[in-house]
Amino acid sequence: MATIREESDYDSSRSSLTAPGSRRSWISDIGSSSSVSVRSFGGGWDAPAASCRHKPHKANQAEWEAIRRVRAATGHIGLEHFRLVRRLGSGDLGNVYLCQLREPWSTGCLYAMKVVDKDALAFRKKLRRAEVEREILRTLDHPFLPTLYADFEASHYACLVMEFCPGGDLHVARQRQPGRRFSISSARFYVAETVLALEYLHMMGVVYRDLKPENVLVRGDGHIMLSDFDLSLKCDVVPRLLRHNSLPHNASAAAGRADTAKPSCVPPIQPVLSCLFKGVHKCHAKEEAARKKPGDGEADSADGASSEPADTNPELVVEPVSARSKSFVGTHEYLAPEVISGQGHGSAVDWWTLGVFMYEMIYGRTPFKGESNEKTLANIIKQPLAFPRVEAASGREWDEHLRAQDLMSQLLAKNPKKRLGGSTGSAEVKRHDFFRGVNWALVRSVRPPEVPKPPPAVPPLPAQKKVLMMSRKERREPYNPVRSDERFEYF
Ligand SMILES: Nc1ncnc2c1ncn2[C@@H]1O[C@H](COP(=O)(O)OP(=O)(O)OP(=O)(O)O)[C@@H](O)[C@H]1O
Repeated sequence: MATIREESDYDSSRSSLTAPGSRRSWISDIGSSSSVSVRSFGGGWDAPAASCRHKPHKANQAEWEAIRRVRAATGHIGLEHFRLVRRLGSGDLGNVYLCQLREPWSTGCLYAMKVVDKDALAFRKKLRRAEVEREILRTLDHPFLPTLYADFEASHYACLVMEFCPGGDLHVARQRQPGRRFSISSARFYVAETVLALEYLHMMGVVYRDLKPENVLVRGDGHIMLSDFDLSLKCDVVPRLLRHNSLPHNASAAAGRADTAKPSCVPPIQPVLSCLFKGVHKCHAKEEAARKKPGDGEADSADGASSEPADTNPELVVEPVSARSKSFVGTHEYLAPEVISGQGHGSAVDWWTLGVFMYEMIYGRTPFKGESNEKTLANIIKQPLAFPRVEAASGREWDEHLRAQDLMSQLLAKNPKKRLGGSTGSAEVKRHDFFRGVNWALVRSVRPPEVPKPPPAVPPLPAQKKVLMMSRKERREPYNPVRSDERFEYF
């Protein structure tokens, strides 16, 4: 899937790259510069990496421990400490390799190393993108986002050492499903984890902007990890207290539903997929009856008007809902209308892409795809949302489809102000009935729909291994770290 990249957010010069019909991400230059709240990262590649060493979520991992031991023994970590095993994939910025530390005691630990050629990127005026990605990765510490173990340079290459995901991506995983579609319960699992990852990113002031199944990787334990942050927007988050009567209609209604929910609705703590997602909660029945029919793309949601609560319970919003960028960034089929129209966009674009993502996972195609990229963009702006006919095996499955369609309708509201999540952020998305029964705090402990097979064992290193060191003469030559004892084509 083509991704669109426009460099103006980070004061880099503009470039455009389109791949009609493909699903690659791209940026083009039709936007003007971003208006408010875009924060530029300081320092470039030489900036210190102190923050990437503190990752409480992964502190006890063997992978961290191994990196720490190398750092303690040698005072630094660099390319010479790693052995590249094979290429995992390549993207617009560089190649990603499976690798392991050379120290024999650490051979069980596998990492993914993204290698970007800084000279080539500087020539293509994309260096800033790579820097942004590295800065974002350094700050992340969340179960569904990549852990950056180390970043360093080797000659004109910049290397990011991250958690390795052996399960591939959700685009490939979907092709393996019956009918190339995920079941509703599997889709709910992946969408719920994605919501939590987006929520964290937003709270860190990051608008992701490139959600698509190709960028959602599956970790060894079957849980997800969002990848590829070179299109993300970093902005300042200014916490705001939102009063309910100042919310747009649908947000207000969603907030009202939450406020009136009784504590008895809280599901029991059962960190198993089937239990978590069972959702037999009678207290939702009334809301269900009141809920509007799915299929209306704008989801103006007039319901809830009568139940609008008194202004006694204001909501704290700590997500960049009012950030504004005018960059033309994303992947054609996933672009939000406000990105296409260039009117300025903020974190609401991620809730739009969540709607497209969910649609593709459940129906096997995106909702506005046309015969050409131009037609796709026109459809996104004008075409009302429609759902394919589904054949449900039971009444319960039918109800689940209706709930899914209602959520997609609200996420795919063309007006970002009326979009679920567009005003108060993730809280209103998480309250939607589709997630009924999801215990958000324990999603990371839920049993995933599929757990990937462990990756094949990496063959041991050749006996007469030497630490990769470059002579002065070698340093002057074009960089090529291929060692004669390892028949492997690097970078
Ligand atoms: N942590 C990882 N574990 C396993 N595979 C990975 C990992 N990170 C990336 N990959 C693989 O490498 C490919 C390229 O990675 P990535 O998308 O980050 O590169 P990119 O240059 O930023 O690409 P893009 O053109 O989409 O911006 C991915 O499609 C994926 O298959």
